Amino acid sequence: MSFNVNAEIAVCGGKLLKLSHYSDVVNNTMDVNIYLPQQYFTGSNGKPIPSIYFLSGLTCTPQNASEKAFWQLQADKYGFTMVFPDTSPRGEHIPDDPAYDFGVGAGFYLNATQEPYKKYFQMYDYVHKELPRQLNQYFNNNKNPKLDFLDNVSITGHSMGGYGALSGYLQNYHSKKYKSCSAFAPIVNPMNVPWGQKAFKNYLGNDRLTWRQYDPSELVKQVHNYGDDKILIHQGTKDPFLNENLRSNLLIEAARGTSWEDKIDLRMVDGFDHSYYFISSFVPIHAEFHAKHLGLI
Ligand SMILES: N[C@@H](CCC(=O)N[C@@H](CSC=O)C(=O)NCC(=O)O)C(=O)O
Repeated sequence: MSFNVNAEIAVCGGKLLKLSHYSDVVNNTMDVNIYLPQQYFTGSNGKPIPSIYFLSGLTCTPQNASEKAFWQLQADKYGFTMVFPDTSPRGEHIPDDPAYDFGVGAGFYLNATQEPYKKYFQMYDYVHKELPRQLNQYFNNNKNPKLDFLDNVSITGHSMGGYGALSGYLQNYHSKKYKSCSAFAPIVNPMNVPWGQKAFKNYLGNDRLTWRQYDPSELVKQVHNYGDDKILIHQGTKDPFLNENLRSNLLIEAARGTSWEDKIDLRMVDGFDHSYYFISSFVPIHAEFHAKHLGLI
């Protein structure tokens, strides 16, 4: 497995690599950005450097978060790698939709089962399985890892990507794939909001039972929190998508009476919208949260 290095950019104390590679699961070339923190170049006391995966929202490429979330300063502060995957396969041949909320740029981090999407839209397997494996192989040659993409890793994301982070974390909770999970303005109950319903219907078909495996508000009822794990969420009160598509309170309600009750640390932040101004304002808090779980502080 090989990656093309399309750009190598000095940022803060480290380097942002703009990579592309062939994915066997989505049957397409994929872009992904990686930020290597300063510790990669100056040394990390012989310990593998952990990673945080940031899943972006509708319409995003790996560039949005790389350019506007300011994770790099935090990655240097604590010593973690950032992975910014794309939100879908891309190209003229990829089935798309005229609207921004479905198709290209809107892969919803699931494995599509319906035609014509299922050949390409296998974003769950891509993000949680194939991409980490390929990164490990490329950067570490599968031995003596200097960068840890597989074991000491955390996940976060924004909006559609916040939903992707929550569902991926909960689906893999018992194998402890992710040490921690956080989200910025996530879609918490996709089965019951327009963005999610459109995506699930087209990617997964009409049987709502099959939708439940990806819905965070269903997963908190199915997945037992056996420890004291908490999920951190920030949500702006002036977010134009809050009332129709994000509806963060539905996750709190779903968690009531389950092992996740009081484990969802939802912080409503006054006056913030849905943009990267909002995200970048709270990235330092999320970075500290993950750094603790990754054993960096
Ligand atoms: N009408 C907008 C909608 C797109 C949008 O707001 N995308 C958000 C994520 S929304 C949920 O997943 C985003 O992150 N945009 C990119 C950015 O850099 O802000 C439109 O089409 O512009």
